[in-house]
Amino acid sequence: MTTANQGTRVLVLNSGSSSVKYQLLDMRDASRLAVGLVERIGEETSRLKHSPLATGGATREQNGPIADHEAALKAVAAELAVDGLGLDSPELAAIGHRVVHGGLKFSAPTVITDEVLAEIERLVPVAPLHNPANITGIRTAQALRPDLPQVAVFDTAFHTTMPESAARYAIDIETADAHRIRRYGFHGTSHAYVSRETARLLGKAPEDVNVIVLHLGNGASASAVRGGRCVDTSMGLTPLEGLVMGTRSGDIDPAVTFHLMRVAGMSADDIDVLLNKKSGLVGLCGDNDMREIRRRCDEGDEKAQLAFDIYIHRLKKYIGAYYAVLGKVDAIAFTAGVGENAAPVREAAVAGLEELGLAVDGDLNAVRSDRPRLISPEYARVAVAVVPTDEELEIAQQTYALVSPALNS
Ligand SMILES: Nc1ncnc2c1ncn2[C@@H]1O[C@H](COP(=O)(O)OP(=O)(O)O)[C@@H](O)[C@H]1O
Ligand SMILES: CC(=O)OP(=O)(O)O
Ligand SMILES: [Mg+2]
Repeated sequence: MTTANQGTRVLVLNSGSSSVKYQLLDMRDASRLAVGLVERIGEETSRLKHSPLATGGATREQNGPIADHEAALKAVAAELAVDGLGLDSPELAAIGHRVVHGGLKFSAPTVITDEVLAEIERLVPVAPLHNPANITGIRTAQALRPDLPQVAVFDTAFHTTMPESAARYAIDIETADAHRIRRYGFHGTSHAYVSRETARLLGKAPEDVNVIVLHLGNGASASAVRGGRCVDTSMGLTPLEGLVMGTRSGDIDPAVTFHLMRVAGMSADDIDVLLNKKSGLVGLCGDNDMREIRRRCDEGDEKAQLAFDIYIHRLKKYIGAYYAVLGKVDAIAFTAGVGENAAPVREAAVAGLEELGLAVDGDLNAVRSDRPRLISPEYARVAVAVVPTDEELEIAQQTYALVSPALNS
């Protein structure tokens, strides 16, 4: 069993399907001592980018193949050690892990035991791109520091407040219950953080505002947050439902799957790969990076323009749907890689919605910044905001709150 120590640092690991984002934080003032990213794990062109903020040293880059998540984590540990911030440090209080699927069991951050790990493993079939990477991250970190508390912070946790009317699919209720089929939702750490930060930007308490959060990264999801609690979100049993994403289809008629089985002879696994990895923006136009898609659109590329239009159409439908779910909306917040950086996406998503009190100011929308900011004109009834997400900070805070003896005495 792990024991809490006197350390004040938390290492956060956000392991994705082909990347690991990480931060080492000092929780006394939530300052970042080191941040980094390993990309394209499993490919020839892997890259590790490490910034030792504590020493003020330059960002270091390693290029070359990193075979798997275990190798990635060991490379991260070695980089941290270069600056005297290694995993052997007595200052380290815990390691916090993003875990994508927590199923029904986990609605709060949880110290990882063998039983917890077994449950995360049981959920692999409903988060096939994510939970395996999270498990490797946990196992590797446990091997490096067996004495340290490892904490899981679940993407699904923030969505456990959804009412049954939003969380259930309209399918045979006994079949659904027998197989725990329901809408869980994901990116919850980001939706929680961004909805709170949006309230702060408006100068209000989270309990007093209704926010639609649009988390637009490679994976993308929308949520409707009433008074700080999630009441609906666009991802479902798995992170496949909802918005058009980089490589995932989002919403489709479920009959498409059995139609493909019958007429195209595809297996369940073939269709899983099709919808999760070969659909969305990449399936429509060959690119999943919004920067490249916008560049092609500006050159008059019709395929890229169609992909962009389908992406925006779906986004607009969810804005309308969550407007209706909430009844009254105080703010719409754009976040994650696309939401924070792609001004044309924000402009197009809100275009034509003036009757709903929604508008974007062209000059404000063009501003580039890593600070939360309003992009709506003063006259607009609903605030439109860009609010950078910080899943790592949120995970660090939840992890430290659980393990810190000072906070728990
Ligand atoms: N300057 C930019 N303009 C448009 N899109 C961008 C820009 N920078 C990043 N992105 C988009 O952000 C995506 C990655 O977002 P991110 O939130 O980091 O995703 P994830 O956490 O799912 O890997 C990229 O695929 C790219 O489409
Ligand atoms: C749940 C999910 O889709 O995560 P990501 O955006 O990191 O792929
Ligand atoms: Mg992400």
